[in-house]
Formats: sequence, C-alpha cells, structure tokens
Amino acid sequence: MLEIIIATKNKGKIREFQDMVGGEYLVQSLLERPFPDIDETGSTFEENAVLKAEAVSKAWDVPTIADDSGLEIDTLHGQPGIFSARYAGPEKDDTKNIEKVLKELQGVPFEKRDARFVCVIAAAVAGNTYTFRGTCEGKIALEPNGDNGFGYDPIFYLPEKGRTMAELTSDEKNHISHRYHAMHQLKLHWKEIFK
Ligand SMILES: O=c1nc[nH]c2c1ncn2[C@H]1C[C@H](O)[C@@H](COP(=O)(O)OP(=O)(O)OP(=O)(O)O)O1
Ligand SMILES: [Mg+2]
Repeated sequence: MLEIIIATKNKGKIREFQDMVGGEYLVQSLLERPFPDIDETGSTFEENAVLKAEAVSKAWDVPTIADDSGLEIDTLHGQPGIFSARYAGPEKDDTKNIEKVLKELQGVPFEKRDARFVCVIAAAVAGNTYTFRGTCEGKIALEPNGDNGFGYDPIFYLPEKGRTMAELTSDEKNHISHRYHAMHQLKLHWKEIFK
C-alpha cells in the first residue's frame, strides 16, 4: 500500500485527514512517525505549511502533506490567524483559546462577528512542494455549543446550518470545512503530484 505522512500530531486533524484520504493510502501521522516539534516561523499559512511538509518529507523520504490552519476574525483584523493554536499561551489549550476569543469579542453584536477558518495544505513529494488553500465562512457564536470536532469548532457558528461546527457530525464537517476545500483542490491535482 502507498504511504503518505500527515505531518501533524493534532488528533483532530489526523482524524479528518484519515476520513478524507484513507482507503487507497496508508496514512501515517507524527504519532507513528516521530518528529521533533517544528518551529512555525513563517508569516503566512502557506509558509508554515511548507515548513512542516518539507521538514518531514526530507527526514522520512515519504510523500508528506502538512496543514497550517486557523481562525480569522474580521473585527480583530484577522487575528488570531496564524497564531490561532497559541492564542492564549504556549500550551495550545483549546478551552483557553475559546475563552480568550469570547472575551475579546465581549459586547460585539452578532452582525459584527464575521469570521472564517483558513486551511493551507502543503504537499511535499520528491523534491517538489505545492500548496492549496481552503476557507469556510461563519460567525463567532456568543457562547460555545457542541462537542464534536476540535479547536474553535464550539464557537464557530454556520448560519446556513443553524449550528456550530462542533454540533455537526464529522461527515457534515468534512463536506463543508476549510480543510475539505483545501483537500478538494489537492485532489484535483493528486495524479500529477503523487505520480
Ligand atoms: O477545523 C478546525 N476546527 C476548529 N479549529 C481549527 C480547525 N482547524 C484549525 N483550527 C485551529 C486549531 C488551532 O488553534 C489552529 C491550528 O494551528 P496549527 O498550527 O495549524 O495546528 P497545530 O499546532 O494544532 O498542529 P500542527 O501544526 O502540528 O499540525 O487553528
Ligand atoms: Mg502548529
């Protein structure tokens, strides 16, 4: 079976990639293929995704995809953006990150709470690297709801669904998410990249 590495230890991402890529490929993550933490020193999602994908593909010599993603909030001028994982501190605590967002948005009315999830996937294969971007538009809810998914899902409200991302089934999320849209772009180019 062909192998592909998903260059992350984030269990939420791993689950979603396994659902989206699994089947034809043996999908491995950095839980099975250990790798030291990679400093995300880039200033864009693209730069960080490339850093992660190239470091891991060089070390293991296996086709690798990496995901750099985050939440952009309009009234915060796009913050936390590439700093989403460590917004409330270095421990990458989802609950604390959510609390910080809700605090920053205290008193901001619903119509001014527009936000989007952004996902950039970098694919590093045989010395070449490609990036694909996907987004998902929504609103920051007034309080958390639901316990599916990960990260900021409990406060990411989807007006057309009438629910937060964390209230969707994984199957529903995997058909509308920023990660799905980035993955869809990658799949359109899959044969050229993974030949
Ligand atoms: O579907 C999502 N639903 C909710 N929240 C999400 C999602 N996608 C990204 N996010 C948030 C989580 C984290 O706060 C940040 C990603 O940060 P990011 O650096 O890409 O990931 P990470 O450090 O957890 O793992 P790694 O870099 O090893 O892949 O954005
Ligand atoms: Mg990270």
